[in-house]
Amino acid sequence: MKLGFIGCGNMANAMINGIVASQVVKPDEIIASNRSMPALEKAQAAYGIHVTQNNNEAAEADIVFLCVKPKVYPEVIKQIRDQMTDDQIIVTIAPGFTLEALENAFGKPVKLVRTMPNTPAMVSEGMTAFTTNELVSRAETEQVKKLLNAFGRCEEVEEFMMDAVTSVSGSSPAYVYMMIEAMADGAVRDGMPRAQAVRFAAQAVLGSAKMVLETGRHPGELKDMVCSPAGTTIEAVAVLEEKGFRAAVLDAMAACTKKAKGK
Ligand SMILES: NC(=O)C1=CN([C@@H]2O[C@H](COP(=O)(O)OP(=O)(O)OC[C@H]3O[C@@H](n4cnc5c(N)ncnc54)[C@H](O)[C@@H]3O)[C@@H](O)[C@H]2O)C=CC1
Ligand SMILES: O=C(O)[C@@H]1CCC=N1
Repeated sequence: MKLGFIGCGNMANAMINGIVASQVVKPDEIIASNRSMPALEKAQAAYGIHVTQNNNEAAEADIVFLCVKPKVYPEVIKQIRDQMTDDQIIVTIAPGFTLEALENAFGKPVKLVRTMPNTPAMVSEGMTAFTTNELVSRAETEQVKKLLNAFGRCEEVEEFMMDAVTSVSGSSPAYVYMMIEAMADGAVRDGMPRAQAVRFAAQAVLGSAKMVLETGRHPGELKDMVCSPAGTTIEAVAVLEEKGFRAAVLDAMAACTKKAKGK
């Protein structure tokens, strides 16, 4: 099975890294294309994959990942659509491009897997949602799932959920990094050295996320376990409530979902 990646930036590197490390596909079977050469030289040195500046070469693979920015999608689809056959699978990772819009852009029946990954894929802790068009068989879906699982977890969702996914896992690492940065600022203000503060904040977030996933307990219950009566935590929680922490997160996510829909 040959894989092609068109656009060799953050997300393509994250996915290639996981796929090569987990040995799902050999580096020799992977080709990446990019407009500029330095990104390709870096990927070739890091993973031992084939590289090219010609997108049409990468588009010859059995499974072709479109890893360019959304505004470049129309240009790349136009460039490769004539050569695409109904044996190949095209995987998209950009927000807002519905299966219907993609089918129209290709202008002929093609197998499509629409996904929304995230950058924690770089450390094999990605969360990817995917949905397929009806031309993709169950066996092919399983094949793609194996690839997506190589850089974290993946789940199939109904297409209407893809915009919500963009907000809850595609973009959310940015909000979490803001939270970690702010927590580290708080600790620095209290006298902790910056590097140590970042380490403590990040490990607390990692551990909290693991608690949610591994205990299966409701996040509210886990929060209650931290809040001792008349203790320190409830003081912080009260300030977060007063400042509209939850409402800010909800509003931020609504803005993100709206933008994803409008792409
Ligand atoms: N960065 C993120 O957190 C996430 C990004 N995505 C989606 O992934 C896609 C890629 O995003 P990133 O990897 O962050 O962007 P990036 O900017 O790191 O990578 C895009 C790459 O495409 C190359 N490129 C530009 N025009 C090209 C062309 N015509 N032909 C071939 N290569 C070309 C660029 O040189 C660059 O290396 C976007 O559609 C984005 O919406 C999805 C989920 C998360
Ligand atoms: O900001 C963006 O548009 C992309 C999609 C999800 C994460 N980054």
